Amino acid sequence: MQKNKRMMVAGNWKMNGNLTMLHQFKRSFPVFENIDVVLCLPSLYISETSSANFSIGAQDCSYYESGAHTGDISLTMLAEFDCKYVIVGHSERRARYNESNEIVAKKAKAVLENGSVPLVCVGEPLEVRDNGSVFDYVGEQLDAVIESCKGAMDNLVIAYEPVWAIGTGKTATPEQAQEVHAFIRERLSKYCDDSHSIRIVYGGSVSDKNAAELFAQPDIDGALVGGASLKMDSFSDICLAANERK
Ligand SMILES: O=C(CO)COP(=O)(O)O
Repeated sequence: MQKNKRMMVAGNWKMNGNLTMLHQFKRSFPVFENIDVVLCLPSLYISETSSANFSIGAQDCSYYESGAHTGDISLTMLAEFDCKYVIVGHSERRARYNESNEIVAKKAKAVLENGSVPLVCVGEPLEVRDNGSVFDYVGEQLDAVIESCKGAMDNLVIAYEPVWAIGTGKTATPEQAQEVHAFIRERLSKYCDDSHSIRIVYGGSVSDKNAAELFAQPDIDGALVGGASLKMDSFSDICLAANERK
């Protein structure tokens, strides 16, 4: 099916990078007219960054508006710096900070209510893939988000990031990724009028070598890129592959 929306390529710097790198991206990152390019930065760097050539995203947020939440950052604060995209439910946060499906769903809802765009990460660990229950596992992650965001999902972006593919160099094959993306779209279609307008991006060892074949899949609408987003050349080559996707 013809894709009827702009592809998105988002970089997730995680806890990497420095001001020198950031200034290089700000100075020299090329323009890609046909896609949305986002850099999700460590929060300290968000205030340092504005660029006509890419948008800024955060890697997490609080679902509280303000108050006694030491270390957290609110969506209002992020919006003050024109930070309109927020990753929620990354598997690293789910695993290391015990973020449950319910917490992730609350964050996604808060981001949408704030008029920003949540990049909601879902994806199974290896043992779940090995025991054949990927759809049950991802379906449960998705249902929590659908339940809390029902009726307001237009701005939602889902990132399918199989945990076993993150930072391992072991990308899902285009067919494996497409199968789960199609499942996600089907699930979304029960709760929104046009699931084809919702972007579902793939993450997990995306590189300039494998991006084009992933983007050729009918339900892959872009990428959430970790390691390869730290080098301007590889990240811009991935953006180019999306930009040229018809
Ligand atoms: O976790 C990821 C993006 O959020 C993917 O990381 P890698 O691209 O380094 O595998």
